[in-house]
Amino acid sequence: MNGLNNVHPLVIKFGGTSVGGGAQFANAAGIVAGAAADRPVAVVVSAMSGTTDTLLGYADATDDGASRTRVGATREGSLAELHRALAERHLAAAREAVSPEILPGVERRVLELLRELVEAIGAPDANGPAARRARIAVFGERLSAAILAGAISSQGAPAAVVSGDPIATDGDFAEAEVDASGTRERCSRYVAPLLGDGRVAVVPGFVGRSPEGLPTTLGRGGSDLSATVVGRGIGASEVWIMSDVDGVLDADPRLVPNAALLPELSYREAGDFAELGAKVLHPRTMEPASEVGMEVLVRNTFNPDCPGTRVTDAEGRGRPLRRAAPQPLGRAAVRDGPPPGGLGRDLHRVAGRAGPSPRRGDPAAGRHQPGPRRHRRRGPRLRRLRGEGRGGPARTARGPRLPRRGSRRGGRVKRVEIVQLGLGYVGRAVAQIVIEERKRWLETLGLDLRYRAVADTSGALVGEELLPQAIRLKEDGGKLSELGVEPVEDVLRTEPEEGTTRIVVDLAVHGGTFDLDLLGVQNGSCLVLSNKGPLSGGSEQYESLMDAAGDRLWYEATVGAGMPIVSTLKGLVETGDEVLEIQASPSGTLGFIMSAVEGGRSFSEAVKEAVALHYAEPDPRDDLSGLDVARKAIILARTMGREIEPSEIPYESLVPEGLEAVPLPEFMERLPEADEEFAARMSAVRENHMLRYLARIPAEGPVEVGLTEAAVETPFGPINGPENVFDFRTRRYSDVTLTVTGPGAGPERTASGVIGDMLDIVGKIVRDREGLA
Ligand SMILES: NC(=O)C1=CN([C@@H]2O[C@H](COP(=O)(O)OP(=O)(O)OC[C@H]3O[C@@H](n4cnc5c(N)ncnc54)[C@H](OP(=O)(O)O)[C@@H]3O)[C@@H](O)[C@H]2O)C=CC1
Ligand SMILES: N[C@@H](CC=O)C(=O)O
Repeated sequence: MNGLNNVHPLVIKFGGTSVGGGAQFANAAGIVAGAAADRPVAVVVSAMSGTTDTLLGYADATDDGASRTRVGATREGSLAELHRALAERHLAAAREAVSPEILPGVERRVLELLRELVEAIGAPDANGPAARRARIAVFGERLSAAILAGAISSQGAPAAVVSGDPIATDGDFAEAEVDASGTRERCSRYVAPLLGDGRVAVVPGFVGRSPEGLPTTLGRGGSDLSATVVGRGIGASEVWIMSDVDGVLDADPRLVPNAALLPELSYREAGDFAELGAKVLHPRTMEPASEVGMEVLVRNTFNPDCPGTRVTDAEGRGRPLRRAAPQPLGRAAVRDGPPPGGLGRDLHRVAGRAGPSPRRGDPAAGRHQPGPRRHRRRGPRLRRLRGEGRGGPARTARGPRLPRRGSRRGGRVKRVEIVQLGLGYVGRAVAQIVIEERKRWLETLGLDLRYRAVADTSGALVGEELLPQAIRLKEDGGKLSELGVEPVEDVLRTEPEEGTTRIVVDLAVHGGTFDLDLLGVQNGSCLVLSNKGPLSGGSEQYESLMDAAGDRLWYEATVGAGMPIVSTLKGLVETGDEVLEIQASPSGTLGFIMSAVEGGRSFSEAVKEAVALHYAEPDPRDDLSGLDVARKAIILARTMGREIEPSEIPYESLVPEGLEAVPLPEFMERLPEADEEFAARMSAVRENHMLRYLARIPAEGPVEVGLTEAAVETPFGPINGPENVFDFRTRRYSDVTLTVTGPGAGPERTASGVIGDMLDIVGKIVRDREGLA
């Protein structure tokens, strides 16, 4: 190919978890820089994990771009919010992965892309909603490409983002078909000159160009396909698919404990694996590779020593595939030899690592499964995940190995393990922060933090080897039972290792986890909550949890997300002040909706946006009904020392009449029915007043929750977006009240509150236990 001096280039593709944060970008860049020393390299990169979901959610919630350009400040406020969230994450990653001299250019490019994104969301799209959706969706890959190019250059291999999207496609915006000859032409125009100049060419994955030159997408998971399509377009001899797994295994490790890596597969076999659900590969990935005989190597970004799986045109070179008998669970019968009839249905059960499991939807696989079968399974599984089985200490799936536990030089290491209930939006944000930050915490705080288990409604995934896959699975709407689960109760009943403090982190929804929280604290764990349910039920239940937990309970994130509300209140009480009354606007969702409607948007659009930005509860009617505000009011009242029952707090509902009990999808669809009435209600407010949903929590007397007309000059008047206001009137703050304001919703902010509590535990409880106070 043009300018390459007959040396065949290599394509390296990184998935979303391989570029999930700054350390991961730096690691990926190191791999590229190493490879680029020998031959020309093009890199295809996915969006940082979770970004495409956010963009698509936002695109869907604002699918009428044209009207958006006419709205006022509130609309801008909401775009500013999206801008802020993406800027925070991408700039933080860039600052960690890119050297100081290259960083300013990368930061400028990230901000430029974010400005273009905001414009793309606001601008009408003459080509229809599907074109608009594609245009918005591809920004995640464009942002990753900018950072990765900077990170690779920082490691001494000059790199640049390919300026024109090199993949030519048809005009299907969502699941575009590749045009091979058009792609060759675009690759010659956009990729070859960079490679010819000795630069690494970084291509945003997933994105193509229609014959009219509009951005298209190759469908979810299409970055793998982008890699082989670009490889074919530039005449590459080899494509590396880098993810967070070692390669393709010869059996499902959840069913076959000694599943082994398949060193070689044919294109046909690999394609079949992908079709059958092995998420390590995208089903269409092999087609361009087999067409031109290009080798595909499936490798682990975080385990560079592992040779991975090589996919070529050679049939039958790999070890014989093994298969697991369909039942029973946990007693997978294994026998050698090729499966009869080739890679048929049975491989569905053995497709390595991530294929759909026969356990999906099987109630016996979940927490209700009767005892003996579970226990048979748990022994080997626990040993394996904790690394007591084959091969020494457990590896974390990403990032470097941590020093041996308890071995920190210059001070005792504080060993803490997390049992986390909930891997939803908040749960994933917490896990992501832990994964990204814990190396630093080990170095600076001497904190050795591990996941003992994460749980969803299907059960607990024990150990942390599969945590990155679990995060991806939950992003895709799956259940942890697909990765193999234990009953959460069993995990909570076991003792932590000697010298280890356990924190149960409840990031689930409502009251369903109360018994688990109680079990945890009864067995000596600390408890951290973002879930308001356990603290806002009946007082008998509440008292039992308080009695069992004593001083081992933290719940900052239950009120105001990451804002310091509970700690401020406790601080006032502990320092001897007397809290006379708290007035608050404590709902991010209601604040967002009301200020959006004030800015000219419809009620239904505003609700959909609050859902897309994950401010709202899983069912936004919990916000609209006032229930979420009432829960926060109870938690604050109880923290003030009041004895109170939920039944003592009537609250006023904003759920449109007739939609209280319909299924959630129907509720969302019928929301526009309420637009007119809501707008009329908002505009009927007295002059110089704003309609606000407030809570009043006095030291004595009734706690009130409901709609109020707040004068604009009060702290509640100018609320914008997900802003919360907490106004404390105390003996010491009576002439001028103490007001705390800030955004009170959003998964990452909530995660900050949760992590803050966890670090506080380390500072207090762990230090006390180790006699270091
Ligand atoms: N979003 C925000 O801004 C804030 C949220 N919060 C609170 O944080 C919590 C989490 O919110 P969010 O992440 O948005 O909610 P999601 O619905 O996204 O996630 C909830 C998670 O909890 C799991 N879960 C539910 N019940 C159980 C159970 N009995 N045992 C184990 N896991 C369970 C769900 O599992 P499955 O996937 O199987 O359903 C899911 O993984 C909520 O209580 C919310 O009120 C607090 C402050 C701010
Ligand atoms: N749904 C809640 C989230 C935080 O508790 C809100 O909107 O405030």
